[in-house]
Amino acid sequence: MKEIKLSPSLLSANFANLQDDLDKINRSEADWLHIDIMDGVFVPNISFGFPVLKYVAKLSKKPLDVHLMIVQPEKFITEVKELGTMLMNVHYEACTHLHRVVQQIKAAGMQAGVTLNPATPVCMLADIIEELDLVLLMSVNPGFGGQKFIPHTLQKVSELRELIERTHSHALIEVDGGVNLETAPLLKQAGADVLVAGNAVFKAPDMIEMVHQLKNI
Ligand SMILES: O=C(CO)[C@@H](O)[C@H](O)COP(=O)(O)O
Ligand SMILES: [Co+2]
Repeated sequence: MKEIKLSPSLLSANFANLQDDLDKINRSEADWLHIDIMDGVFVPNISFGFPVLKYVAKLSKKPLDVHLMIVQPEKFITEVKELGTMLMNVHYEACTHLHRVVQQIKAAGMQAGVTLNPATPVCMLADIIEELDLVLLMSVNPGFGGQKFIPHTLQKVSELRELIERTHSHALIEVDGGVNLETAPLLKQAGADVLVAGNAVFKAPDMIEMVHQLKNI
């Protein structure tokens, strides 16, 4: 079975000691660093913005996987690119002209990911899946870390794997929310390629060891 990629979510880091947490992620087997940007409109919470992320980007040795939980994410493609971002994720529910936004992200030189809320079915991506580098399935309602995994996500991972195979898309399947040592094996079994983990990693007594365990489930 292929190795799973792990993308620890910065939202659960200790912001009073951010450099220390980022050092640990840099030294760990984590593949990417997941960055949750929230606007208080698309989701009922506000996280951090570009002035803070500029310093995070300088300190991180891991490629940035940026998850925008904001309305009109196309307005910030340049700012996201300037962080040195590898992958920009926008929500299906936040983009009226999703195809155009995906093309704009690619034209800016980033990989394009589309995120689905728990209530949005996988079939909504049927006409764009071949254009995507990644699909991010939310396994909690977006806005907060530390929530409980929604089990129906496992069925969505299998449906998405079928859609990807049928269309010969190269898109990776990423899952975000409530990922831990219990849910990670189920997600891997269902066909996920990348797991995001916030609380499970940043609140662990030994972050580096937890990353190792999640990657080796
Ligand atoms: O996008 C989000 C939440 O909206 C996530 O990336 C969370 O930050 C994941 O945190 P855990 O559920 O793993 O604690
Ligand atoms: Co996220």
